[in-house]
Amino acid sequence: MQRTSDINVLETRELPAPKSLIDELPKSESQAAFVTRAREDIHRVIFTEDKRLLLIIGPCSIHDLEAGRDYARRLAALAHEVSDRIMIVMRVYFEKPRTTVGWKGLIMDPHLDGSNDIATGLRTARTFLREVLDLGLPTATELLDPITPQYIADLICWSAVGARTTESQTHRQMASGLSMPLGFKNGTDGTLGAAVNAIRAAAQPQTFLGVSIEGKASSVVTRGNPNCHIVLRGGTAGPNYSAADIANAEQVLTKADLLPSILVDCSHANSAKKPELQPEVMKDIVGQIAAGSTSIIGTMVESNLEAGNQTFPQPKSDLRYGVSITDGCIDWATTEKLVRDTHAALAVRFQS
Ligand SMILES: O=C[C@H](O)[C@H](O)COP(=O)(O)O
Ligand SMILES: C=C(OP(=O)(O)O)C(=O)O
Repeated sequence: MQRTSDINVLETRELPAPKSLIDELPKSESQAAFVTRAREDIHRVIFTEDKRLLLIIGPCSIHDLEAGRDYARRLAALAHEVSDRIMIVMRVYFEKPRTTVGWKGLIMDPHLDGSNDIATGLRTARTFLREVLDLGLPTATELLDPITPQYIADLICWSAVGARTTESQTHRQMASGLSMPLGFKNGTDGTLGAAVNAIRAAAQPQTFLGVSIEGKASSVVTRGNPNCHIVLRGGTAGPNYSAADIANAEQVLTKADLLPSILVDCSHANSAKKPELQPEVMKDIVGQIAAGSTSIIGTMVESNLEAGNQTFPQPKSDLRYGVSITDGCIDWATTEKLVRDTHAALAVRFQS
């Protein structure tokens, strides 16, 4: 008989069921309590009168656990210092969407050599997330593959659906079943329609094809996730964080019967992918907050131990410590100054 399927599939490698990985690397009671409390705190910042700024900050992607740990330890101390006005959540990004192709993150390729050992990637992700939580730092990630959450979502406090997937029905359905607050980025073209539709779709009950905790193909029935908001990240036409852009976003959200809760990504198209411009974007946003804006609930910054990024692939042994292998970042000294300056500038919001 003529072969009609799997013509382009070379191999199918079975993965451990989510339950077996979770049993192997379980969360402790204190980690579970911490995740629950952090999600509640994030919810309060996004949707209620909690005036603190939600700051999602950290490397564009984690590729070296030692450098990731080093970064997390420094961030935990800084987060503690500014916690009265800023709620810091660490970017712990393990899945990278690509414009065409490229390294897709530590879950997909944990050995950085194209061997794509996903089972090890999932194990590594769980291990690292638990370490970050133990430092008292809430975790943020982008959930890109709809099966990944079954393996790691219990350890995540906030998640994003990225600019390239906000319009995808699969991702909106996934979001409708997730347990944490979630930000939908505006599309890569900079328009807001897809993100607004995504927030509305994710709030509704949905039924979709997924994988059960036992690893069986399943029909997943969700309640709907009411804790979704928009993230402005700029687009092909340029940045979208100016006061006029924020006023426009408020109007679009209100017209769609959504709360005008806006998180601004200082990176990506809002800084023309020049990481060193992020402090300028942050300064503008904090200025808008000081001038009375209540709809800007948070910001996102891509930061690492060292500035910029490095070409990848290249031999692992030649990689520079603490430098991103995906998007460029600001370095640690700039990060500390940015966070402390932001903390000082936010004082006005807490007067009276
Ligand atoms: O934040 C990361 C990148 O902007 C995103 O993954 C796209 O990367 P690429 O355009 O280099 O593929
Ligand atoms: C990929 C990312 O962003 P965006 O979806 O906005 O490009 C990211 O934040 O890592």
